[in-house]
Amino acid sequence: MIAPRHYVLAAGGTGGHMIPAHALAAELMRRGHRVALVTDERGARIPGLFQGVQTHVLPAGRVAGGPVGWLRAGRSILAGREMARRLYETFQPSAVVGFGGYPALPAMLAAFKDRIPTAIHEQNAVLGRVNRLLARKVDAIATAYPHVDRLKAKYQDKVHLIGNPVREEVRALRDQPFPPLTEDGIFRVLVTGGSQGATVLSQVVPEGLGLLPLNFRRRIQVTQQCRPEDIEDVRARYAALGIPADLATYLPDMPDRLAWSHLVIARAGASTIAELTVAGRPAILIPLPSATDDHQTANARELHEAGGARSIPQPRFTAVELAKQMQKLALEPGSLQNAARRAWACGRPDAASALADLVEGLGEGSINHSGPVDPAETSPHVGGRETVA
Ligand SMILES: CC(=O)N[C@H]1[C@@H](OP(=O)(O)OP(=O)(O)OC[C@H]2O[C@@H](n3ccc(=O)[nH]c3=O)[C@H](O)[C@@H]2O)O[C@H](CO)[C@@H](O)[C@@H]1O
Repeated sequence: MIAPRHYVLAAGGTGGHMIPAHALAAELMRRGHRVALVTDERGARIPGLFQGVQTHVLPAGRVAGGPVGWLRAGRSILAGREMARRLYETFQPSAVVGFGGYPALPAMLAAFKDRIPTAIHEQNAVLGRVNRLLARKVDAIATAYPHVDRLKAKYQDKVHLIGNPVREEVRALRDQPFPPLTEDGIFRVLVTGGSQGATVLSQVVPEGLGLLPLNFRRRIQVTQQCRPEDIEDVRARYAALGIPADLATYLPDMPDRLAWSHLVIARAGASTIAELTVAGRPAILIPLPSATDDHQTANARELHEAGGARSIPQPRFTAVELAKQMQKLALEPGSLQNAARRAWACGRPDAASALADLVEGLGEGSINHSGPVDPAETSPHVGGRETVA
């Protein structure tokens, strides 16, 4: 237990950056520390995060669009850096932690300038652009995967394998048994395209479920997150098939939806994968093909190879393929539960606490290291508490 301190977390943009930062904030505050969040307009709008945390919205600026765009972005990053420095003067942080993305950049540059200890957290299996810029100067690099592409070997000494912090409500699912599944019972499918939604899931999933044999299709219930422009079309398609579907553009109660589901069909964003593995839910993953450096394919690899998910490249993700994969998983006895167990074994449920240890260590001038979960730890899925189809 160390004396209460102040920490700044810098994250913005999508849920993929904000949710791990939120989980770290909650853990640091649980330990008695004060936390301030530095974010952008988009990050500040994500519902249900960072209650009780002082939040500062800074200009960040994306470095793109040729010389004029770079100049504009540079000006905005410098303005953001000066605002962050003024915050540090009054808040006196012991360390600043960046979660990647341009919104984190001004806060990290300000910390370098003021010689405040720093760490970055990389959620993906490929080091992101902004984290690549910062890697040389930070004191610690927290990673979520044993191998991270584009992370130079010369930084290995300051790399700590932590995992992706998940919300406490997701962590609580770790000790719960897989939802009962019987041959003629309800089969619950959760469909999510990450924090932005994914049109390809709206196009392919209803059509794929429509190809399932009637006796299986009758058992299916769906929760699907859709992009706003797709939601009414998806609603009509499920209604025509007679499949009960609960649709939303954003599910603020994702942990409950995850607890409820037997199978998840999703993009391969880092937090989605962390949540699937902490909770132990089998999945069909369709990595976003346009993700920088194809990082979603890299994110999905470990879970796919472990047998906890099937990762399907988007060009091969057709209604016929989905129906085939779903029947394999759901109708071959034990297949779904086996995948659930394998997904669970990939989980790193203590990532928030390991990252908090690391950050406290920075503030104290000593760095702790917590590795991944011990694979020998017993899964509730292994303990025979589930009802098998
Ligand atoms: C389009 C894009 O660039 N995506 C990137 C973005 O993640 P992006 O935010 O798209 O996706 P992630 O899977 O990492 O995170 C989504 C988070 O939002 C939550 N959620 C999602 C939908 C919903 O309705 N309710 C809800 O609570 C999920 O439970 C999860 O915690 O940053 C991640 C981390 O750098 C990357 O891995 C992703 O590739």
